[in-house]
Amino acid sequence: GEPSGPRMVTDSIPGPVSQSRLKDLNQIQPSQSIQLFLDYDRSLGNYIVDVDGNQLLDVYTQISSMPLGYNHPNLLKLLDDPSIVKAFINRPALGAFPGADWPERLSNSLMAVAPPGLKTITTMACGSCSNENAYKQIFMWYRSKQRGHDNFSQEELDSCMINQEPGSPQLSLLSFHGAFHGRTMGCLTTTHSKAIHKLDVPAMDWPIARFPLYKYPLEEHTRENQEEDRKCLEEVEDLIHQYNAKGMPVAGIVIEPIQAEGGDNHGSNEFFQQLQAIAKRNGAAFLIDEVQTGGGPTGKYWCHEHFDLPEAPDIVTFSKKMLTGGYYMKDEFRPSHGYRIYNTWMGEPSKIIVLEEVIKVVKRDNLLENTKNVGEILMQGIHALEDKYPQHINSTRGKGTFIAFNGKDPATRDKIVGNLKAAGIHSGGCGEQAVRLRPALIFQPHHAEIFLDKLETVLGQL
Ligand SMILES: Cc1ncc(COP(=O)(O)O)c(CNc2csc(C(=O)O)c2)c1O
Repeated sequence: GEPSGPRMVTDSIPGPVSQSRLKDLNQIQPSQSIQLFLDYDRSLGNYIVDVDGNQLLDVYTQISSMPLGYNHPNLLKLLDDPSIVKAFINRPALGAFPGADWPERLSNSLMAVAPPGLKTITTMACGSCSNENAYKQIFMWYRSKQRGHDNFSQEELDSCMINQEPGSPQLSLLSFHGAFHGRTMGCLTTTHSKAIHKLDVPAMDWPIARFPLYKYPLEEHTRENQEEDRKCLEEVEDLIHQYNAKGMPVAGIVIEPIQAEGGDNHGSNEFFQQLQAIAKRNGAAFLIDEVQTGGGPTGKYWCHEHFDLPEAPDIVTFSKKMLTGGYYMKDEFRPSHGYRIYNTWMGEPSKIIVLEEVIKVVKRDNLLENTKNVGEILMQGIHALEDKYPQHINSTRGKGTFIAFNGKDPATRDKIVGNLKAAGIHSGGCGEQAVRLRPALIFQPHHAEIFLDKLETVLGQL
């Protein structure tokens, strides 16, 4: 079974064995971002065991990307089925040669948890390539609407081959300061969370609006936060009119339901309802990026389900806890011809097979309910510590276990994350000064108690 609690056996992380592996790896590939080498044989449930034998309670699950923690018994059992082995070794070009079971596999996995109102799916491999292709889908949809058909003119056919208008249109997407949508070229133009992601890479001059930044506790700042919503929404509409007028029409608005890399910035239900209305009013698509929020951590499969939107978003992208990439979209976004949105793999059946089992476990063990319950324990516990140490932390916020709180300043946040790690808790930071929690869906109340106990110790020693 899982370790009974964290146990650190080396003075610091990475320990000596990790360091020696790092030297080997660095001979072969750039390794500046490596934190430690993990023992994937001994890590179990909510616990990381690293190659030095340190046991850490993982409240971040790598990059919020492991739905059921490590070595879940149901997933290990999957490979006892010989028919599955063939799906793992014969990787199909799914856009051309899917297996006979592919429609059923998709129905039993991704379509079983589709956001309400969205019935069409495109599978991909990661968050960036999902957003990248969803963006292209939006541009094709927008131009098709403008033209009224898809009988491309010879001028369009010729000009696009040399990246000129009208075939390569001057269109834009509106994104938000603090956003993270990926690091490939198109996504990177809509990503604004850290300079290190963007330096030296060309970017398009597309509109960037402010994402609402609220004062906490919310119930004590209702009026200011409503005013913040109003100002941000006004700026969105102004930018759309500006870019439409200057010949770079906004074809879509792209946004996370909670800005994660940007610092766990939350938007109100009203903000998102109004934003969807602005997109509709201006003929722009509305894409919600659920790569980090999707798959259950907010207590619903999709975070945007909390917003009571009058209709489904046009496109919802996903990856991480869904183990594969892709996006759901409204039927009107289906491309007119095949081969417009395409790549060799279009995702991977082996990941869909594992996802099908993950979804079964989530349903069987009622893990969305669990996430709500254990999230409440964490929220109450962190709020209590905020009351006890207001000089160190503030602005506790979250949905389900998708929780964050701010250090008084970036240095305090870094100390909290560093000292938690030394105490055997693997957490993470985001934005300027937030500490973020992204535990697996199997995180239990006793894990929350261990976390809160260690956090109290760390805060008491600051
Ligand atoms: C909301 C959202 N949208 C898209 C992406 C990109 O997904 P990947 O390309 O990394 O799979 C991410 C990926 N998250 C992420 C966390 S750290 C990181 C990095 O590249 O440093 C990436 C995301 O959080």
